[in-house]
Amino acid sequence: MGTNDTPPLDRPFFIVNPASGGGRTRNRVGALIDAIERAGLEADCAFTTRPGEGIDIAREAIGAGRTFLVACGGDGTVNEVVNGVMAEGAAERVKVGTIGMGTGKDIAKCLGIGRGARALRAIAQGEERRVDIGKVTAIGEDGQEQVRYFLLEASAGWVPEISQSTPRWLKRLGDTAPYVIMTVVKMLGPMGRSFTLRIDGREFDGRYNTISVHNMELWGGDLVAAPGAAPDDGLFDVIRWGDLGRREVLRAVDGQRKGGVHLEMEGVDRHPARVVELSSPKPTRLDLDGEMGGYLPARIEMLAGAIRFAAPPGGHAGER
Ligand SMILES: Nc1ncnc2c1ncn2[C@@H]1O[C@H](COP(=O)(O)OP(=O)(O)OP(=O)(O)O)[C@@H](O)[C@H]1O
Repeated sequence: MGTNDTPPLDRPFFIVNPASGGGRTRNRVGALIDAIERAGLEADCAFTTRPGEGIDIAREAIGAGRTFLVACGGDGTVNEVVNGVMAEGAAERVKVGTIGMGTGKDIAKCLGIGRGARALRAIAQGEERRVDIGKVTAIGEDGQEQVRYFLLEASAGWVPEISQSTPRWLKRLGDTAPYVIMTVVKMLGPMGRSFTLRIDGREFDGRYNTISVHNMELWGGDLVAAPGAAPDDGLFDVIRWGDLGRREVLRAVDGQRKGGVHLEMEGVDRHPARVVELSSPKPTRLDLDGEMGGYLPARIEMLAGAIRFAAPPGGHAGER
């Protein structure tokens, strides 16, 4: 559909994070605008200037009547735009899209729009798919209860602390290398902690390396955390890494690089879930879509089909 046929408020509004991709997006803005215009769309863009601003820009755009918001960045940028949509209570009237320009861009890959040209086709041709999201009630930086949403994963423990402690400058090394380097650094510290875990009301308290709740199969830039996890089946995949030793943790990390064979290891398992409650006696950070998502305790609820996404129905990570 050409721009002339489209009512202005239904046109895609591109929210661009120049800091994504380890700052490389800043130099790709010209190419992005060219690609948008070649796809027959108007390059109607806003640029984030600080972390979290994607939420505010999305909310303002919705307030101004916009109904199609496209996150141009990585998973954190998509997460912010979706949080803006949910904060406005606008999930039914606003569609979300993404052009993946981040380091990992796992959300785009899991929806079969990892390539920019494929993503633009989904946007220009009005493709739409209902996608599940997770609603998280946890503790914010200010110590108060906060509600946030995620598309990819919510997690706590050793593995998410790798991405949380990866400095921005290191991300410039590529999509996977920074996380491999940080894995080695994290091996020097403690590997497990106690968690109180309830999966749909069933108790699984114990000592774990990592608990992760997945809505899609990838995380950490191409690592297959939950093979086959579908973004629209109304279920999470909870992956438990038990209190593994250093060698087993390395094997499990490597198993994710080999398509998800870590799930065959003793001490690693998966459970389907709709509601997950997680806490720890130690102060523990929560990761949401690769970003800091507050602190435990957390209640994580499935919102089936809550978001309208510009993506081909049935698209999956195998197409990346
Ligand atoms: N202008 C900005 N300057 C610095 N940080 C920003 C700016 N705009 C947004 N951010 C922050 O950049 C962070 C990273 O964004 P994003 O996740 O989209 O990119 P990425 O880390 O390269 O990709 P991925 O998560 O897919 O690996 C987010 O926490 C976001 O809040």
